[in-house]
Amino acid sequence: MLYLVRMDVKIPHDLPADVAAEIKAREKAYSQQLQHDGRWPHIWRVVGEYANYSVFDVASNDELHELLQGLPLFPYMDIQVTPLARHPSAIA
Ligand SMILES: O=C(O)C[C@H]1C=CC(=O)O1
Repeated sequence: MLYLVRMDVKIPHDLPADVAAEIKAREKAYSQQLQHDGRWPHIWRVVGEYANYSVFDVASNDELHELLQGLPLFPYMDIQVTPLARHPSAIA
């Protein structure tokens, strides 16, 4: 199942820079692991915003929820999820 996910990152200004850097490093490793295993096939920066649009390819709502909850930046993000269905005009 495919899901379009928008993540808006809102790190509090009073979070110490070294703590924020450590969380971002863990986030990058977590994200790249999921990209390598195929469950996070797309991640795109939203131009001019600390936000991304991503596509996840997972088996269920529950699996997606687990993955999103595991994001090190999860406490500092607003997340919107849009489930995707095949378009009848799609050729691929
Ligand atoms: O920078 C972001 O958009 C937030 C987050 C999502 C993956 C990642 O490495 O960072």
